[in-house]
Amino acid sequence: MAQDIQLRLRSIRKSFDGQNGRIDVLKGVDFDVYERDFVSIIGPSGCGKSTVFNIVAGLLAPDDGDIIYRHERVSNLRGRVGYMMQRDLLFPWRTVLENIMLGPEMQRLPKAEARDNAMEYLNTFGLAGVENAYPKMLSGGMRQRVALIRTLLTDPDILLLDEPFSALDYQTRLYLEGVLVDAVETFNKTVILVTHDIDEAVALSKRVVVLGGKPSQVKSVHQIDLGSRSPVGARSDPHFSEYFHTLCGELDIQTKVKQ
Ligand SMILES: Nc1ncnc2c1ncn2[C@@H]1O[C@H](COP(=O)(O)OP(=O)(O)OP(=O)(O)O)[C@@H](O)[C@H]1O
Repeated sequence: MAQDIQLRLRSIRKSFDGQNGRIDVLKGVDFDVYERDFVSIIGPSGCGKSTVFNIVAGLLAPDDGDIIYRHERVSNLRGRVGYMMQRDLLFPWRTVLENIMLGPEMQRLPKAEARDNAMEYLNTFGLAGVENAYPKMLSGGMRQRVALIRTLLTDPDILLLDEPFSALDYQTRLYLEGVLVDAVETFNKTVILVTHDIDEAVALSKRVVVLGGKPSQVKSVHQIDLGSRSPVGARSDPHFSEYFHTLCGELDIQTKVKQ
């Protein structure tokens, strides 16, 4: 069955002023995102992954190129995306619930309904009882769950996740990957994830976009077909390591130890 394309990036270019003149970062980036897709973007450090996100979210304007959303040309997806970054960016002076309610407050959503939704999310994400705690009282994994709830509560069409778990220990990361996949499947969300972690990209994604070159372009797009959508189950799939090695090869990472 043909999949519906939700977002189309076409020939996106971006350069910045550097110390020694203009630096071209994106040279014409093209890729598609399907409805309810889970796409990871990987590539070398500094290749422009976050720049792509900032352009999609409307924090930066591209120098050239088209953003097409559900068949309509738009300048960005402001108001349609939820953006979550590596740092949880919770306000220390606000309680967990007050932090989560920030999005609905800004969108002027009905307060009682938003509060009920927030409490339900806290329950689902194993955070019942911490609504009145302050961020400094929580572990890193709990804070990222709060940040994820805050992102989901505004009901964005697309979640942009920029290395959301990279500061966490492996066990917490595995747990939160599962929470994320469950949440996006339950709420039918589309996810675009930037990660440095190839293992995470293979375990979570339906497709992986590899950026490369200087300035960057899309080097390849890989469809990931593993038997399980659970991040732990996916890692146990016999084909997992094939995808892992292919993507390492794309990034010129040597995976064989010389004899
Ligand atoms: N606002 C800006 N002004 C000037 N240069 C910028 C700006 N934003 C990004 N850059 C430069 O653009 C390049 C790409 O940055 P970007 O953060 O998008 O890369 P990245 O692939 O996300 O990097 P990393 O993997 O290290 O997080 C870098 O050289 C960066 O210094």
